[in-house]
Amino acid sequence: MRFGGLTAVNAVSFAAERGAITAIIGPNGAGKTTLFNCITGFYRPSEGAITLHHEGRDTALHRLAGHKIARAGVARTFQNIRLFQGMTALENLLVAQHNRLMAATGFGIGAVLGLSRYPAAERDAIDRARHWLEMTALLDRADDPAGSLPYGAQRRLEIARAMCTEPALLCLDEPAAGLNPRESEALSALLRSIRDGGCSLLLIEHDMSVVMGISDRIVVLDHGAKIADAAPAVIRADARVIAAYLGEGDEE
Ligand SMILES: Nc1ncnc2c1ncn2[C@@H]1O[C@H](COP(=O)(O)OP(=O)(O)OP(=O)(O)O)[C@@H](O)[C@H]1O
Repeated sequence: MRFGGLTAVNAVSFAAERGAITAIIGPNGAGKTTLFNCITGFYRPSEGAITLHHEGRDTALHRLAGHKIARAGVARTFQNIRLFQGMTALENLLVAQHNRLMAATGFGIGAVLGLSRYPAAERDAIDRARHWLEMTALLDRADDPAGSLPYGAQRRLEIARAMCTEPALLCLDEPAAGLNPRESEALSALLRSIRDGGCSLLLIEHDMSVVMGISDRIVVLDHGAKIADAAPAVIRADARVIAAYLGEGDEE
């Protein structure tokens, strides 16, 4: 991915395996968020290919618009919380399912005509939302405005919202940022349970206790290039990775 003369992500190649947690780490400015933006359609890569293998199909994500990437099975959360603050927690999760609900009901025509599919689809959407509220320990806050929830709860709600789209791949941009150690531990447990449910996870995270604790594989970027790609125990002892992080410490 190039921005004018700057190559932000340079020939980075890796696989996020099905049903695994793959972390992307690296010093500030390494290109992590740019990579996410390419995968999720916010940027169109200048060169290269990004392929989603899902339900027996290969989808070329680098050719699709953002909303089509979401429909193909890729969900994401952001570094900054992006919830509808005035809507309740439950409503936020229903909005996330709007497209599916519309499709299930003939884009609203079924609802207007009172066809029986609409209430069933709506019930399913509410059940799915309640399931993810329960998974994220937010069921008792279902009817509270999202904006009134504590910070850590809002972060969990964002994950619940992404999961309501039933993605094949969930991309999380710094989900542990701003969480206290107890909340980070609960987050790790949540992400493990999402993985164990069969969803693949791609994780950008600076909190090394979270990364080392839950990742099946870690990809390390530095100055836009991949410098390592291995299991946590190997990454921890990799001289290039240590040097990249030490270099960052020196600059700061
Ligand atoms: N839209 C853009 N236009 C120009 N340059 C950009 C753009 N987005 C990112 N960059 C540059 O690309 C490089 C990689 O940035 P990126 O935000 O992807 O790094 P990062 O690894 O996510 O960093 P951090 O850990 O600080 O979030 C940086 O040099 C950044 O300035």
